[in-house]
Amino acid sequence: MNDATNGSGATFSAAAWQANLPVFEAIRTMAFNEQLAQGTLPADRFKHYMIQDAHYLIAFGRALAIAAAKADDADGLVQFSEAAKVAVIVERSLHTDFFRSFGVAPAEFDGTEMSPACHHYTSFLIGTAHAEPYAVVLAALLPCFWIYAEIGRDILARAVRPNPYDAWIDTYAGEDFHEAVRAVIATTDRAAATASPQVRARMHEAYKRASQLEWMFWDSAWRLASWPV
Ligand SMILES: Cc1ncc(C[n+]2csc(CCO)c2C)c(N)n1
Repeated sequence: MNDATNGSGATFSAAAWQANLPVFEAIRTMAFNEQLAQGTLPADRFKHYMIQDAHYLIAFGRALAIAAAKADDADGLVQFSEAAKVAVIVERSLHTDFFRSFGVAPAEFDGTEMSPACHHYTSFLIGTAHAEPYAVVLAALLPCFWIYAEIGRDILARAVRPNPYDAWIDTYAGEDFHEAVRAVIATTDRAAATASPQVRARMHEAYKRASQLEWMFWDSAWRLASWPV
């Protein structure tokens, strides 16, 4: 039983993608993403998204660094420490380029705390990264990569150009990003192949929860959500 399927006949990634297709479809058809593709998304909703994403990316980088520390070989250590660095680089480009072009002043970012959805998602990722075995940590991190790659491609295919959100679309539809995503899928499948049925079940739970939290993150930006009290 040393294939990538753990004897079940399907890779973890194929099974998880299939099981969570309704969540992906719900994300793909959100008004936020449809209007982003059309270029008609109101700037205040995109600003909310960007500010929360800057918070998210730093926490995501920390979760990746914990995954790197838990890696079961040197390749995983390099892969996830590099990804942690990329998350911070993307956050810095949000700060220097996107914040400037969409008029987010440093004081506005500093004065905006994490929304409930961002807080929930980042707490889930950091908590999972600390508490769970490597394979489950990877399953929790995977939707962030994979959903963005597929949403990026989908938006690119129907985008109206030029579009105020061109730079965002190009980041996630680009081949560099897709190559990194394929590598994360492959590492997650390798970890799943030697995982016990119990750990594999926890991987599916973590993958599902992260996918749902992706939807909630976009929904929160659409609603311009903040803390109710
Ligand atoms: C809510 C939210 N989810 C996923 C991503 C995409 N993403 C963020 S960091 C990273 C990998 C960089 O190492 C990827 C793919 C995002 N930006 N915001």
